[in-house]
Amino acid sequence: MYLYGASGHAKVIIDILRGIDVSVAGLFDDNPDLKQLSGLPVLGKYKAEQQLDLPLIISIGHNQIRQKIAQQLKVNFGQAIDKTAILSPTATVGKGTVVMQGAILQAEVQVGEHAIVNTGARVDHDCIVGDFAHISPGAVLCGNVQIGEGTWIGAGAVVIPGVKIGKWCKVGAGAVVLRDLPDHVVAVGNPAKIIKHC
Ligand SMILES: CC(=O)SCCNC(=O)CCNC(=O)[C@H](O)C(C)(C)COP(=O)(O)OP(=O)(O)OC[C@H]1O[C@@H](n2cnc3c(N)ncnc32)[C@H](O)[C@@H]1OP(=O)(O)O
Repeated sequence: MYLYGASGHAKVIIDILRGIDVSVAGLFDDNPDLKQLSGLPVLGKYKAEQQLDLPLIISIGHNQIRQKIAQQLKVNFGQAIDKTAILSPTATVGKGTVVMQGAILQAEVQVGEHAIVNTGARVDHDCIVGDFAHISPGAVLCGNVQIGEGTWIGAGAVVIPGVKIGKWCKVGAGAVVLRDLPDHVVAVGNPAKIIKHC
């Protein structure tokens, strides 16, 4: 596997891959001063149309940046699913997506491409998580929740059953979302209220 982005997020992905015996050949990063991360070589800037002999994961936590890079790269994308994550046999996870330590994906969950299901997040039955979304550590999506493309659910947030959250939203850490949210809004608190557009 290659990684794109020598970040703190990459360190976690490296741990996940090491835990499932997938070796990482190195990381691409635009910062010329970075030479290694977690004992792995930083290979410098990725050159457009560079052919890769291994799949790649974009190891950048920012959803919009991850999307921009994914649209530019013409490579085979891999996945990282931690060995301590619990996935229903009927859950599906798209290419480029990372499922971290202790995350749970219940029956018929669908997680899109280049998404992040972070440490200990719980995604219950029949949820749909869009491409480039991020479910932060300890967040809970109850059954039948839908999360739009690029939406960021903050740490420890709870979304009650059947709620639909639009695209490119930000839900604050600790929020409790009781009602549907439209695209491009920031919502915080319990009960979650929209405070601005984004
Ligand atoms: C491994 C990892 O670390 S994964 C990353 C996990 N990270 C997170 O979960 C962080 C989630 N992000 C947040 O909660 C952020 O505060 C956001 C995205 C909701 C809002 O960020 P910003 O757009 O920068 O908003 P800003 O900080 O200006 O706050 C705006 C208002 O909302 C309030 N607010 C912000 N976040 C929250 C929150 N989580 N709960 C309640 N109120 C909040 C602020 O106090 C502020 O109120 P005020 O105007 O009365 O002073």
